[in-house]
Parts: sequence; C-alpha cells; structure tokens
Amino acid sequence: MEPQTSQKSLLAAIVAAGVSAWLLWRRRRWRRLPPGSSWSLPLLGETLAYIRDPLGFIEGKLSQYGGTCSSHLLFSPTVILAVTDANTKLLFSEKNLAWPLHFRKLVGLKSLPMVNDPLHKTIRTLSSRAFVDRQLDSYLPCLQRLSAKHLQLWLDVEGRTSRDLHLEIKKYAFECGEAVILGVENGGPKSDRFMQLFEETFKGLGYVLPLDIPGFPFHQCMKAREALVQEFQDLIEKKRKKLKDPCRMFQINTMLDTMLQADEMNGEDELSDFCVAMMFAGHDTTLCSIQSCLYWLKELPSVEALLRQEVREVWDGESRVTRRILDSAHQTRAFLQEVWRMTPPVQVTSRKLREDTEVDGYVVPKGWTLLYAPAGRHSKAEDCKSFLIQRHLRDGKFIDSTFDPTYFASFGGGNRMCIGYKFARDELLVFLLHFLRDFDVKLTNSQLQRFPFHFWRLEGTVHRADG
Ligand code: HEM
Repeated sequence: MEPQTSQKSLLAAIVAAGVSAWLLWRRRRWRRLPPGSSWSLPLLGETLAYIRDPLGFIEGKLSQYGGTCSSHLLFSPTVILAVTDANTKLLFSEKNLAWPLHFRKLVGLKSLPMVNDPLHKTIRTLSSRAFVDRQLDSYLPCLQRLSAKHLQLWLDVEGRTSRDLHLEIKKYAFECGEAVILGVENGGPKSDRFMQLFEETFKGLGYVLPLDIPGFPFHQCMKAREALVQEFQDLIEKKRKKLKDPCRMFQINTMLDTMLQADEMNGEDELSDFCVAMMFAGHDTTLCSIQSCLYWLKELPSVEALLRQEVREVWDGESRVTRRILDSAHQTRAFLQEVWRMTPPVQVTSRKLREDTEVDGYVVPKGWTLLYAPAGRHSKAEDCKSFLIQRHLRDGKFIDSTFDPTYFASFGGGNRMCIGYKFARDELLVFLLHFLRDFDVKLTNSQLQRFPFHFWRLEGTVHRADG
C-alpha cells in the first residue's frame, strides 16, 4: 500500500471512531433526559401552547408524563419539575434566573431580576434596605392616602355604567409604585403617559418573534422602552441635584434615593434599568392581586361578611393605619394568602442550570431551564381546589406560609425570592381595609387572564358599602 493511502485510511478511521463516540455519548445523554414531546416547532418548541395558559400547559404535561418531563419553551430547552420537596430544594438552590433574551431586554439587562452574581448580590443588598421593617412602616401613610383617594375616585359617577376596573386599579397601583419606589407623586397626565409607555413596552413579553428590527411589532416595544428610559433619566438627574443641594431637607426614604446614594450604582444603565424593573415588578403584580381579591370576595359572600366585620372591629376608618392594625386583621390576611394561593399572579418560577444536574433520576444538561409551578392541581395543599381561609388560621391567628414553597410559592424562594413581597402585602392589606370598611363593588364581567400574569380581570362599578 502507498504510504499516502495508508495515512488517509488512518485519518478516516480516526474520524469515524470520533463520530461514533460522539454519537454514542449523545445517545446516552439524550436517553437520560426526561421524557418530552417528540415533535415541536423549531426554536419556538411548544411556546405557543405555553403562553396561552402556562399553568394549564404545565399541569397537562406533568399528568401526561406522570412527573418531571421536558419541553422547549421561550427559546430554551426546558425541564418541567414535578412538585416535590427535593425539586423545590434544587430549584431554589440555583442562583441564575432563566428569562429569555427579549424579557431581559424589556425589563433591563442590568436590572435586579435579570442579572446574576456578583452584580445581583450588590443590587439586591442595596435594594433590600428599602424593604426593612422601619422603611415599610414609613410607606403606610402614603398607601393609606392613595387608597382613600382612588376608592373615592372610583365611586360611580351618576349616569356612568360599568367600567374597566382594570384600568382604574392600574392607576392606583401605579401611583403607589411611583410614590414609594421613585418618590414622585405625578398623578394625572404625567402618570398616564408613564403607564402608557409601560403598557407598550411590556406587550413585548408575549411576542413570539421578538425582533428589534423596524417593521416588527417588538421594535415598537423597544422604542417605548427608550422613551421610558429617557423619562427616568430626567427624573434621576433632578433627584441627583436635590441630593447635592445642602439647603434642602432631603430625606432618603424611597428605593431610588437609596440607589442614588450608593457608590456601587452610578452607571446610568443600571439606574434606569432599576426604575423600569422595579416599577414593572411593583405595580402589575399588585394590580392583578387587587382584582383577584375583589373577584373572590364577590364569589364568597360569607367570607366577605366575615372580613367586613373583622375590619370594623380592628380599624375605625379614620385613624392612621399602623403595623399593629394590619397584624391584628388575621382573617383578612388569611384571605389574601388564600387569594395568592388560588390565583398566583406569577404562576411559575424558573432557573438556569449552572452544571449538568441529576433530577428525578434523569440528567439535565447545563444551560437548560428548570420550570416549576407549585400552584394548581399539583399543589401540596389539602383539597387544593377549594378556597378556604381556615387553612391559613390556627386558633384564629394567621399562619404565614410565605416560606413554604411547595405549598405556597407565589413569591418564589431562595436568593431570588421576591424582594417586594412585604411591601405588596402591605399595599393589599391597606387597600382591603379601606374597601371592606366603606366600599363595595358590583361586577358585570370577570375573565381569568393567564399570561403574562394570572388573575381575574374585572369590569363593574364601585359604590359605598351599606351601613
Ligand atoms: C403580589 C405581588 C407580587 C408577586 C406575586 C411577586 C412575585 C414574584 C416572584 C414569583 C418572583 C420570582 C421569585 C423567584 O424566582 O424565586 C419575584 C421576583 C421579584 N420581585 Fe416580586 N412579586 C410581587 C410584588 C413585587 C413588588 C411590589 C416588588 C417591588 C417593589 C417586586 C420586586 C421583585 C423583584 C425586584 C424581583 C427579582 C428578585 C431577584 O431576582 O433577586 N415584586 N416576584
């Protein structure tokens, strides 16, 4: 044999051996993956079915495969976790969130929910200062004032019929966010413009072709975001000037003030992303929660009567709402927790795997997304489909389940757990106190929304409560 021919044969044999080894490795690896559908769209996978009804999709998959299974969602290979203690522990020990790139672009590439350590740790530590108990107490008067103001505004004007309560409540939730997160009380056209820009921007979460190219709808969302950032940069500039002015008595009492004071957070992108992300996370979730609360109150008249009586006993309707008053409304707190269990505004939590990991006997490769939805049919709660406030009460006292993520995971867990859950709870309780004491609602339409948030969207009229 010619030396040249023998060299070629050797090379061919090495390549063939390499390819076979790779194919074998791949087959073994895929054989150890959780089961999943054999067919799905390229790139999109089963995203279309998922965004129509995330919780329903997950419930269906877990039932179909009898537990942990795989799919391809939001541009990423994904494992849907069975709801078990071990999987909960695994999920919440992972530190990196798994949002698709277009979510990150909309919320902010340098914002708390979208960054990973070490920047995550820095921003989280700084932001946490705005949620310590003393700070939370200092927000109560503002929440009280805004609840009273907006409920009064919603009172049905003579001659006006049913209206979109979603829009009215959005104004309230947005103003609470503006006041406490940014330290501004715009109201009127300025708030309306901000809200419109947020609405335009976050429509992009539901787009399946998130291309930031002129002519594509997603490009409009990114344009709206740019306008929003411009507004926030102006605000940041004004606040900076105020902070430098020694003649002005300036109290550091909003989240933005805290960030402006921190040396670690001086980048313009980080600050404007902070405003976009916090306002987004901080107002849409409470907007959804308020509507779901009103829905459940009207579904359950006996619970409503019980809560109205409790609120009359704990608060006179005029004095300043304090932490003591909020803490003593045990049944109202149990009701709110049950609303969040039955209708969690954020239905799923997800993490990106940092390394190949064994899950329920399968091996899930590094970089895959873990998706977990403990609400709904797979919840660990007894008789989980029934709305029962008693499950959150023992001897008449409220039991807080925020940190039991297999049973109640509305705020997630681990080091990415919702940073604003205490503030959200205060905002909802102050609102419920005002509503249950003096107001009532007649619902003319209610529709369950499923994406991006899960809640009852309402139409109706608000009026004064009898007696
Ligand atoms: C009912 C209201 C709310 C619900 C249901 C909710 C739910 C959640 C959930 C499920 C997560 C992800 C947790 C995880 O992956 O483990 C999250 C994260 C987050 N939430 Fe909330 N949230 C609410 C209100 C708020 C408010 C009022 C704020 C701010 C003022 C806020 C700020 C954030 C931030 C910044 C993150 C990201 C935390 C991180 O990555 O470190 N949320 N929230």
